[in-house]
Amino acid sequence: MQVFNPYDMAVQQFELAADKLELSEDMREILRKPKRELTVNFPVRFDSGRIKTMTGYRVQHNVNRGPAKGGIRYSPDVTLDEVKALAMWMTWKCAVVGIPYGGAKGGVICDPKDMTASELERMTRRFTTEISIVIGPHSDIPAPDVNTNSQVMAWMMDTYSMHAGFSVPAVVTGKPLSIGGSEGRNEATATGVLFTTRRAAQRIGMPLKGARVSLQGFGNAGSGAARLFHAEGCKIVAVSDSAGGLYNESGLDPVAVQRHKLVHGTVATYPQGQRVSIPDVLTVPCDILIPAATEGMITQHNAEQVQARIIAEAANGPTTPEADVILFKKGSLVIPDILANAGGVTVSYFEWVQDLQSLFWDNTEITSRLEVIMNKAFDAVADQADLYNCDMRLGANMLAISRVAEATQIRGIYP
Ligand SMILES: NC(=O)C1=CN([C@@H]2O[C@H](COP(=O)(O)OP(=O)(O)OC[C@H]3O[C@@H](n4cnc5c(N)ncnc54)[C@H](OP(=O)(O)O)[C@@H]3O)[C@@H](O)[C@H]2O)C=CC1
Ligand SMILES: O=C(O)CCC(=O)C(=O)O
Repeated sequence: MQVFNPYDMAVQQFELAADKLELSEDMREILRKPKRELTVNFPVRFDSGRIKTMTGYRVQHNVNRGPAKGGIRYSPDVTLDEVKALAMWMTWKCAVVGIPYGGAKGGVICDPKDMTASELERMTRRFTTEISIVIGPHSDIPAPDVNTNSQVMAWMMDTYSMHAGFSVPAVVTGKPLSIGGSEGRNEATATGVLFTTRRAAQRIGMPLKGARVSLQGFGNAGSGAARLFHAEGCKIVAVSDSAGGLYNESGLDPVAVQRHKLVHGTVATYPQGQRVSIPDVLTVPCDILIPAATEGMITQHNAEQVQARIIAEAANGPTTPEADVILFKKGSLVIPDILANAGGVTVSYFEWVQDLQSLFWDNTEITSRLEVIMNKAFDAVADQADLYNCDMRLGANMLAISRVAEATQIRGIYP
């Protein structure tokens, strides 16, 4: 069986859009590969007293539209190819919503669930030191991703600042409010998913009130989306995390489910519902499906069984190109990751701007600015897809790649 490789998938998506744009081979040659790939092996002392050498990565895909931007992931499954794919998707994401950044991503191979808080802090501080040769408030600005959060960002900001000799809040985003974080960043990814889904629902004439929603992943993006869609009047019929899934056709209360997860470690054992497998949540009867876990979940093997009319990709890379073809044929509307989950990086951009000017905005200002950007990007992508009679992923990639190519062309290539 072929092993799933996210970078191969990202390149495949890129080539599809490049073909449609009739992009020159020279430009493809530049945009296909990341600009920088840093691998670091660094020692971390565990609480037992033993030292373990950890491996981490920071990849900058493209910086022609601005500094590199993208999250840091902690997981046993992190690979260089995964980080390269995620960095490329960040480039297209920032371009599709029109914020002045290039794309980057980072990760450390580790199992954070098996580490204590002090082990995590030591690992984060040493990793930050190792990648400090490439990150900075004007060069490359990390943020949270899978298994990292505002506390990890605070340690990163503090470590970078210790080396600088003064506080550099703009070196990372997704920080706690008390050290230069932004209102709205915590729920920004989920808010962007809601804004784009509202737009999609209007387009196909589906009322959100009463719509059945199934979610895969119940972390920052997934649990936030569950709460916001529930508040919008949707019925949350299925949820899942890495331990399993839960289905209840009468609807779940996401706040109660979250409380249960805090105590018991998983949503799967919440008593009011029927246990299902993780892949099952993708194919249960629902109107809106929100994949909010990791890559390669909707494939040619299960795409036909997906029942949702709208698939709003909170996760990066949840759908393979083969599955895209099946979903488009079926008439499912996929709001692609680089658009659906771009609320996170957009509010990160607001955080960075606020940090650089040391002047902070309130939540109303953040949310209304975010809504304007997300709606504008959604409409541009939907129009592009209509124009070319293609799915929204191809439309979004075409828009994004043409913007990055234009910036690359106009800056010129050093002879
Ligand atoms: N945080 C952000 O701002 C942004 C995140 N994203 C993307 O959203 C997705 C989720 O990120 P985020 O919510 O931040 O991460 P979190 O670590 O907060 O949550 C991840 C969730 O996915 C679950 N999960 C992990 N692996 C699997 C698996 N193999 N099968 C099923 N469930 C799994 C986790 O389970 P458990 O709870 O058991 O660990 C957890 O519930 C990622 O693709 C990320 O890149 C995109 C844009 C911004
Ligand atoms: O907020 C950011 O800078 C990036 C978040 C992220 O990693 C993502 O959008 O995938």
